[in-house]
Amino acid sequence: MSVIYDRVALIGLGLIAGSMAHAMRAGGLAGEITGYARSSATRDTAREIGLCDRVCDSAAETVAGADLVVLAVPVGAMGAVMAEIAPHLAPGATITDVGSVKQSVIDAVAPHLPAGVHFIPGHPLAGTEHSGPRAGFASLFANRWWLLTPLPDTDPAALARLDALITAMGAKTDRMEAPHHDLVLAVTSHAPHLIAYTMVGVADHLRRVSGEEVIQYSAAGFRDFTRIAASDPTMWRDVFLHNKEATLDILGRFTEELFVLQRAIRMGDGPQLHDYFTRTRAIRRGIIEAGQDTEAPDFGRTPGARPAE
Ligand SMILES: NC(=O)c1ccc[n+]([C@@H]2O[C@H](COP(=O)([O-])OP(=O)(O)OC[C@H]3O[C@@H](n4cnc5c(N)ncnc54)[C@H](O)[C@@H]3O)[C@@H](O)[C@H]2O)c1
Ligand SMILES: O=C(O)C(=O)C[C@]1(C(=O)O)C=C[C@@H](O)C=C1
Repeated sequence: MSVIYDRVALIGLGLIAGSMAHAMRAGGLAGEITGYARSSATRDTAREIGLCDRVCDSAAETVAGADLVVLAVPVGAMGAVMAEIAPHLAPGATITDVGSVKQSVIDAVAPHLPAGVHFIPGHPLAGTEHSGPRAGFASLFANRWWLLTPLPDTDPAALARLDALITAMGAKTDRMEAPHHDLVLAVTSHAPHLIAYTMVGVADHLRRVSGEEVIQYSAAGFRDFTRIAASDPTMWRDVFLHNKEATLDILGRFTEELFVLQRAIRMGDGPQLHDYFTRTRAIRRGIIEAGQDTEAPDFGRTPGARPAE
């Protein structure tokens, strides 16, 4: 592959920026990659592992001369970072972000944009529960969606170039309006994380009264929740504070459905529980058949591989 941007600046050097650095290097997609993180310990680690060509000690130095700047910090920090780098951006540069919430990032970043700079908000639907400069890996984005929420006046050439970089890193792109993105992600990512945090919190409270059994006998379902609930506290605090309405809307619906199931259990309504679980199983199969769970076994894709009903 060939160079798509001569100089890419990464602000924030965690899981997502680190994975971008690895993927861009693996594909020879950037002439030079510069990087900056707020904490000197993170910058030192990034230097030690050679994450970027240059790790700078200021955001201003990092973005100077860059034709692509990636904001890869928690969503609550995007506005302040943008205000800091704005005077140092090269004319014609593209700014993108990778935040898990889109409308609040647009609201925070847009007021600081200098004329002639292109802002194209984005969100890779790929991640792990790990964070920090050592967490990234080149294949994180392979075959995953990367949603772009361009503003109405976005320059088509700048958009096509960013799209080319993202697809060259292995992801599939799609476009959405920011408010719709935030609602979709509230269902598919934000509320599920809150539910996982809550379930593990319940077990933690229980563990305090019933000893170590919760950990010792943790079943696979609970262990899956603990993986999600190990995700970065700063990142997720910011997601919930910045996608408040959509998350609360989905959690309201969740609570209603929970009451329905709670009542079915109390009433001994087996058919209702069975019908409900049959519908949810179909969603899981749809995800696997669409190739969206790469770690899942081959159930449903190869005839005969499906487990017994
Ligand atoms: N982790 C995921 O699964 C995932 C997936 C998709 C998108 N995202 C989004 O990507 C962004 C980065 O997430 P991550 O998982 O890479 O986080 P991370 O915790 O691994 O890294 C965040 C980086 O930002 C730096 N940072 C924090 N505040 C800063 C500031 N004010 N100035 C400069 N640097 C600062 C930290 O030092 C760290 O290097 C977040 O907005 C998150 O919502 C995360
Ligand atoms: O796989 C995980 O650990 C994730 O939680 C990744 C995940 C998600 O799928 O919900 C988390 C937040 C994002 O903004 C995008 C991806």
